[in-house]
Amino acid sequence: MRELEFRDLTVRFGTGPAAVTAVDGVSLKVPAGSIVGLVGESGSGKSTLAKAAVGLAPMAGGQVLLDGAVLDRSRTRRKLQMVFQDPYSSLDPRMTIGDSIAEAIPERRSRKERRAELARLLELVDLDPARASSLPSGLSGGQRQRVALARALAAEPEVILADEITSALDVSVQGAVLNLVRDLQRRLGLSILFISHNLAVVRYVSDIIAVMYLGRIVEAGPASDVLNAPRHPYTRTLLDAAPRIGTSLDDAVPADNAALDQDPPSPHEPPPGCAFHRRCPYGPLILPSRTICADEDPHTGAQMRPHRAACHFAGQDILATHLEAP
Ligand SMILES: Nc1ncnc2c1ncn2[C@@H]1O[C@H](COP(=O)(O)OP(=O)(O)OP(=O)(O)O)[C@@H](O)[C@H]1O
Repeated sequence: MRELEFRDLTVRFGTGPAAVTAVDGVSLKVPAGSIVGLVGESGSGKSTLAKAAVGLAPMAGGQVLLDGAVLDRSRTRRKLQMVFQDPYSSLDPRMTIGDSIAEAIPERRSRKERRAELARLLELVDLDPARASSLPSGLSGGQRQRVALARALAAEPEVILADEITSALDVSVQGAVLNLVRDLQRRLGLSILFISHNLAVVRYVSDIIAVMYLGRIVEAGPASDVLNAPRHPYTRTLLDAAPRIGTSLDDAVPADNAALDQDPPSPHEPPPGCAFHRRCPYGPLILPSRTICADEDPHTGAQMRPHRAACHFAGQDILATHLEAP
């Protein structure tokens, strides 16, 4: 069981006027043995944050730590495993899935141990051992994602970074894969960063929820606190748009959700003040007196409070303040 920590992490792509700050001073902990759900719209920087941890995105500042020690490349490789949305891209189409998984088992294992380990991994992800001789093309999307998980687990990781791993799946199999993620976390004591743009998916698996907007964490805290008492208007907007519990996990953004109908601002030209102020249903759009939102950056910086939110009005009941406005 390991704790993963992002400390003031910044990732920038390109240089000069074309530069994009995809991740902007993010501090976030994935406590040992817990699942942290990272949610936010497309382009908010979720994938880039995870990729920085495994050396697939260029860090311009900050650190990634495992149990308080800065990660170096060789330690990173095995201890952190990333699983992607499209397992097709990570599986060799000509290799049987058994070989694909076995290939990721550490070389120090004997042949016999590897065979036993392959059987154990298939069992862990609920795949019929007879499937070992299939090619990826012979499997369903859900089965392929189970293979991708088994392959990641073969490397004996302590942290899994799961990036939109259910997003390409039929709604009917998403739930089963989410249950598997929870089950694997419990059985193996893994720490998991679970990324999805879909709050209904994130709420299903997470102990802690972090909400990302334009390269920053705008709210983070225990899942029940964030879901039941969101402190940031953006989180509230996402919650309003998320399908209700008990309904399908499919994406459904109600037509009256004005804030999310607009495109998010471009990371090339982040707005001044709070990056959400032009879309915020509780900001100067509606309440002209709230000029601070357009003028001052509410960034929480490296704060690690249990439930933090980067909003000037986070300490108040945002909606109540809205109703008493002129
Ligand atoms: N290799 C790259 N080169 C240049 N810009 C990039 C690169 N990768 C990501 N970006 C930019 O960084 C920003 C964050 O992208 P990222 O993919 O991390 O967002 P995301 O929240 O994971 O969204 P999605 O779910 O669509 O992947 C976007 O503006 C994106 O265009």
